[in-house]
Amino acid sequence: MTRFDLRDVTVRREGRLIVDRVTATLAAGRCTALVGPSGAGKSTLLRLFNRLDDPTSGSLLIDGAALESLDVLALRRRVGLVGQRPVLVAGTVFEELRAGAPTLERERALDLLARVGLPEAMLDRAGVGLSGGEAQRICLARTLAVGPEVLLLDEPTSALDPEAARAVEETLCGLLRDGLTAVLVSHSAEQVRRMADDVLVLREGRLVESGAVADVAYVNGAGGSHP
Ligand SMILES: Nc1ncnc2c1ncn2[C@@H]1O[C@H](COP(=O)(O)OP(=O)(O)OP(=O)(O)O)[C@@H](O)[C@H]1O
Repeated sequence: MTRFDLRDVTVRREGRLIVDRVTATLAAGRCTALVGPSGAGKSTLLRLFNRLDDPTSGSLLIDGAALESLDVLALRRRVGLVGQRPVLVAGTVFEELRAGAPTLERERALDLLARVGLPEAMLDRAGVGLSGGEAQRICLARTLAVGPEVLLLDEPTSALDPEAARAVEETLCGLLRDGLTAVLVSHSAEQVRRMADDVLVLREGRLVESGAVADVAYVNGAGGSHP
């Protein structure tokens, strides 16, 4: 179980304030969605959680420890990222799964495929030629192979066609039900309502609303969508 505390987190880039003194707690074992209009600072904030970037001022803590006090590679094993578009780096699916976990055994690789809803026979296939949905599942399995406590999900289904998006989302929901802590950036209010427990609403870098998903107006507006 892994909780994050954000204290006055501020990011400036090229003189512009992108994230403005955000203070929040992300509870262990829950999925917290970061939502808000385009340019609000969601992706910038997400990248701080495994130190792909560092804040200009303020701090993030994981289970009470300041992120910058931890070994960055150890942190990234605890906090895995799944991006918008699947990026495959190796030859076969098995090699792909071993990319971040070189000692991964076949048996465990097969378990991971099952966990992301892919058939065993896929293990020896080439990564080239996989569908977008399959490739995104492989990326998810590759992240899970490292054994993370937290998943950072940056619009994990937005590059997929609706059917694949729905299927990948189902897989993610299953992982979340198993108690993995997650931070989700999503533009879809419907997806946030299906996946998230808690919501942080950003606007121009500031935290303007937060709470349990059912209580946050931004994701429960008329029509079910937000800009
Ligand atoms: N390295 C950078 N240098 C300058 N400006 C940046 C940098 N990174 C991000 N920005 C700006 O910060 C703002 C917030 O970007 P960010 O990608 O975090 O927003 P977002 O809420 O995730 O947006 P979207 O929903 O469109 O993905 C944008 O105006 C962006 O142009």
